[in-house]
Amino acid sequence: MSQSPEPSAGSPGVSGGARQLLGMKGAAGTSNIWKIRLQLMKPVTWIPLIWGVICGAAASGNFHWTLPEVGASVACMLMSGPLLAGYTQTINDYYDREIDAINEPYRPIPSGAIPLGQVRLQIVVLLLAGLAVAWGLDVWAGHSTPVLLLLALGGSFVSYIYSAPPLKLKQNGWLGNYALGASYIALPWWAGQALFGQLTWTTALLTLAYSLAGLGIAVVNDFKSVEGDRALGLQSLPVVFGVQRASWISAGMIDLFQLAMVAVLIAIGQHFAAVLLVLLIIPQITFQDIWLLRDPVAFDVKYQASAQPFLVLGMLVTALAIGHSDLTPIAALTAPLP
Ligand SMILES: C/C(=C\COP(=O)(O)OP(=O)(O)O)CCC[C@H](C)CCC[C@H](C)CCCC(C)C
Repeated sequence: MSQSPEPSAGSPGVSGGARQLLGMKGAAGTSNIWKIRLQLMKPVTWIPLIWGVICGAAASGNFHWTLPEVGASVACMLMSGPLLAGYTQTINDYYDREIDAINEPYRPIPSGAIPLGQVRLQIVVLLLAGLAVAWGLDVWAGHSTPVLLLLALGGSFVSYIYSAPPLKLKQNGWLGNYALGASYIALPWWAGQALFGQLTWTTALLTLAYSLAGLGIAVVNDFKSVEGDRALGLQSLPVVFGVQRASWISAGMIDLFQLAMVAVLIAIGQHFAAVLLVLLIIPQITFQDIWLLRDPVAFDVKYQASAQPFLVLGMLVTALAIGHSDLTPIAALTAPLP
């Protein structure tokens, strides 16, 4: 059960062993089954989910730094990141094993590092654990409708149809990437907001619009696998539009829908947050100019590493502003009367 290392490097400055544990490109080989399991769960992809929960808690306008609430938020992050994102990534690698044999043959499944039965067991355990934690959080929050459990069920269903046939949403560049963007931005936000406050239709729709910027980010993930995607008939945006035009679509979506949030912040009277968000969009446009639009195949990882922190900070700024605005029931109730 040996696993061959990936020949090409991922992001600089991270050792092969660390990449292996984080599930990043450029991982070193290992025969330790627990390290391989962790690699399948791709810890590096948990971060946006965990961050989304923080944004949701901020947008609830009702998070307090008390031990029970910090504990509940950590449990919600555990559910969203290690358990459900871990489940998502494992199921994705399971159903992608043929395409990965072309694009990334060093991954645990195509390299034969872990038997398929063990992968199936991992999928079931992670899913059940994620659903159990979601249900426990509903009990803790005293929800009459088990919102967290419903979100977790919805998210795991989307994960399944994203990767598994017959739907395999990832085959369609628009649908698949929107499912990915919405699941990474809107779903954990909704979970955090529902856990501490109340999820409203307005914030639900706003986060779905924000997720269109997530679609743009998801496209960046497709540049590395154009060859294999084309060979297997996957309609990713770089395959359909070509690498250069897809990079413009990606950058356009990322910028346009963040700017749409700036407009929303202005409309709800959160002017300081609107200015901050603009200041956070500017470096992203700069990195698009020097990395993404120049050579997205060579610089995809560099672009993500440089621009992503600004995008996620912008999400937090937006969430905090929403949490302090009339869009949030609690903030609206406690706002001074005119
Ligand atoms: C598997 C995912 C991306 C990888 O896609 P792809 O195969 O194109 O790329 P690689 O070649 O790099 O493997 C992510 C898919 C996300 C999915 C649609 C939904 C995720 C759901 C959440 C984890 C559920 C969270 C629910 C919670 C917050 C209530």
